[in-house]
Amino acid sequence: MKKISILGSTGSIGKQTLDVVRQHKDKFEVVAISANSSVDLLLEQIKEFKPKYVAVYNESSYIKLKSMIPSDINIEVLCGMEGLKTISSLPEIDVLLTAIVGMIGLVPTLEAIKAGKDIALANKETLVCAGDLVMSEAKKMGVSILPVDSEHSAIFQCLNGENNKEIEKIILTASGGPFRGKTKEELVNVTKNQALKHPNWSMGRKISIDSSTLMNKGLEVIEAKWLFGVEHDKIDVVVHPQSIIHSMVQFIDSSVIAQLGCPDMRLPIQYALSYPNRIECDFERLDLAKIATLTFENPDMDTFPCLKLAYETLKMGGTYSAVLNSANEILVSEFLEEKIGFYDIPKYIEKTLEAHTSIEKPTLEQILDIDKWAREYVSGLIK
Ligand SMILES: NC(=O)C1=CN([C@@H]2O[C@H](COP(=O)(O)OP(=O)(O)OC[C@H]3O[C@@H](n4cnc5c(N)ncnc54)[C@H](OP(=O)(O)O)[C@@H]3O)[C@@H](O)[C@H]2O)C=CC1
Ligand SMILES: CC(=O)[C@@H](O)[C@H](O)COP(=O)(O)O
Ligand SMILES: [Mn+2]
Repeated sequence: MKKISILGSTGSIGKQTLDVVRQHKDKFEVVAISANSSVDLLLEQIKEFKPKYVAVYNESSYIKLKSMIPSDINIEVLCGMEGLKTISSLPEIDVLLTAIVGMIGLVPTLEAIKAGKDIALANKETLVCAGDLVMSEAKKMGVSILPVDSEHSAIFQCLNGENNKEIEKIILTASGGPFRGKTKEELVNVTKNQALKHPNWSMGRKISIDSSTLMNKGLEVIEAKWLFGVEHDKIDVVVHPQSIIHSMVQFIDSSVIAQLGCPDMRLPIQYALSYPNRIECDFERLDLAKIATLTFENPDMDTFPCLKLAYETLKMGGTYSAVLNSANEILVSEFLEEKIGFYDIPKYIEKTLEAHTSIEKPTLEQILDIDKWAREYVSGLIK
């Protein structure tokens, strides 16, 4: 029985994780769940999965949930960042599945690593902000960082039994998002509702906007660097609109290994939880003859400058990727509130990067300070 704690159990990945657990109750047990403010759904999850702990970040939602839990349910209700840290490092858990959105996931993830817990990582912002720190802490503690992001799970599977030193390049696939093939002129006035319509995946709002700007792919290039120890010039992005090949690895002998599957996040979630084993399941099987055509094209980095900016932050090193991420988090939420336009996202990220003085080997405190600075700076630009 693998005992799991979940950061962000009420979101897209969180709910699909619970679906995996629901199908394999003999293999997985949910010890703790958490959310920001979705108390009604948390209560439903408490009733179904009977976790021993629940953490609610938002204080008024915490008070509300406490008042809603029936007296015959025995559960410890925790609040705020302390609550997230506690459920990430419980002595009784084996793995922390981090499905929270944004760099707020960093501190609890480090807490879990320090407590010797394996991490099933969906929350890519954590590695984008603090890849060096997280991977070196994980190495020090001997814990595994198991990728949940579909592309990184694919690469992880392609590397099974291989030697990382024999990688020639990583080929990350991108769907191209809802605006693939559009021109800059066509995109200037796009709305949030258009941007939220991902062609292949049903996901949370923040990652859906990131897919529409190709920032998601940029974040994934940075995530791949840290997960697999491969430099930016050995990570390519290819647009593959069908999202059937989830990513590939090319080796020094020219062989390319790919991982394929129907677009269903439950597979990478389950693989991260069952690793190194595979578990039988009823997920839809690929019917290649029905799909008939798999196509590929180069990404258009002029129309989608966020991907170029992400590569540039990797080239520059230091804390530039953290600044890219923090500015992007603010700008995506402003775009979702219809306060800025589509191209304001790359424009203001670039300005924030220009104003930043990078630190080579940042500590956690320095990363948190930089995050605060970047959020304030970019907010000031918008006003
Ligand atoms: N969705 C997908 O298919 C994929 C997602 N990912 C990555 O996984 C992560 C989650 O994405 P997704 O599931 O789509 O996001 P969602 O927006 O659907 O869910 C986010 C979850 O995080 C919780 N949360 C947000 N802020 C806080 C906070 N301050 N404290 C505690 N909990 C908080 C939310 O709680 P509440 O409900 O209360 O708001 C919710 O449970 C992201 O990093 C994303 O990039 C990666 C690959 C695929
Ligand atoms: C499902 C998943 O892993 C997402 O990150 C997905 O990759 C988004 O699709 P894009 O390729 O459009 O960014
Ligand atoms: Mn992905």
